[in-house]
Amino acid sequence: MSDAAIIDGKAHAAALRAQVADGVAAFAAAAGRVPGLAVVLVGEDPASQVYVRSKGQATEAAGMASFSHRLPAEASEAELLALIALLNADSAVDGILVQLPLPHQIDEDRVIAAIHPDKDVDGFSIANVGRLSVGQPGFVPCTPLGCAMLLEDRLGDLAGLDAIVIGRSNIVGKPMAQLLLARNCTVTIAHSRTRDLAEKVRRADIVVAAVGRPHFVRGDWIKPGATVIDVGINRIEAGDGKTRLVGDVAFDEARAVAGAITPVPGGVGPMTIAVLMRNTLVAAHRTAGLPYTGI
Ligand SMILES: NC(=O)C1=CN([C@@H]2O[C@H](COP(=O)(O)OP(=O)(O)OC[C@H]3O[C@@H](n4cnc5c(N)ncnc54)[C@H](OP(=O)(O)O)[C@@H]3O)[C@@H](O)[C@H]2O)C=CC1
Ligand SMILES: Nc1nc(=O)c2c([nH]1)NC[C@@H]1CN(c3ccc(C(=O)N[C@@H](CCC(=O)O)C(=O)O)cc3)C=[N+]21
Repeated sequence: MSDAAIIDGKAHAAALRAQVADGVAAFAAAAGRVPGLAVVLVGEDPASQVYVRSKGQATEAAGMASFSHRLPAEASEAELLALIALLNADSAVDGILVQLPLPHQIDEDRVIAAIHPDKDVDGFSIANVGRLSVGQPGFVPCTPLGCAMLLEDRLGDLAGLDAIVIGRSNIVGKPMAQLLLARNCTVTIAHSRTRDLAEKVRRADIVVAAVGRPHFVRGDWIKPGATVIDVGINRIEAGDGKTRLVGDVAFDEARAVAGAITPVPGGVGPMTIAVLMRNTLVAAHRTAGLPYTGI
């Protein structure tokens, strides 16, 4: 059998961002203002700084207003909650993203709960989690929504397919499982206590790996022809003192068996940022009382 098709997340993300930019121009003409996204970073984690910078760049490239807020690593929870209250009340801000993880002195659940659900473009609040699980419109977390877009683009209707999601975090695994269920897949959610994982993965037409362990999913776990979505972002030693990014899937092995597979980098990561732009545009439409007709 020939090698898997490589799903070009970077190209998909560029196409989505171009659509969002068109939508921003139309919104501005109708509403007399541009959508705004506020990104809050607490502390100086270098990887988080890179993500926050690329989110700001993408926001501006889409024609939206970008508001960047930095708090020191030792900032108190009260300081962060006060900033969120200001952003909730600011009519120029349609979306609020607080970069996770947060320093240990800050309770993430309390911070997420403080973000107004209509500005929660990450889709992490209880209100938006509930809406997703009962099938009402709300905000869906960017990473799993980006994965669902890649899957539908590749496979069309997902109804009846067997899917396995490896990982059950609130930001990736659980919402991914909800999205696949909503698309009529038969969904297995695997985690660290799952027995016979390889055997369960072998039954799946769709494999979503969100584990956080480099090369965790092996090629001989993959059913021939399956579609593999690798969410993992792991920085490993590449020898000679350098590092490189790899996913949760042993890419070279899986590629020889799968029907299609996302690379790391250039797969799910760029989609996450493009969907964040899309969610911010949706938030602006809802706030302005305008219908949103885009993707
Ligand atoms: N591309 C992107 O845009 C994004 C990428 N990521 C990346 O995705 C990965 C996952 O992120 P996230 O969901 O936040 O991670 P978490 O650490 O929150 O969750 C990891 C999940 O993997 C499960 N797990 C751990 N070990 C095993 C094992 N041996 N067998 C089966 N399951 C296991 C855990 O199970 P248990 O619950 O039992 O502990 C847990 O549910 C990371 O690499 C992260 O960097 C994350 C967000 C966005
Ligand atoms: N509130 C919140 N929302 C998030 O959505 C969120 C978060 N916190 N904390 C961290 C994770 C991680 N995440 C990524 C986004 C883009 C890439 C991305 O663009 N990756 C590039 C590579 C980037 C590089 O080279 O470092 C790629 O995969 O091609 C990766 C990871 C969003 N997250």
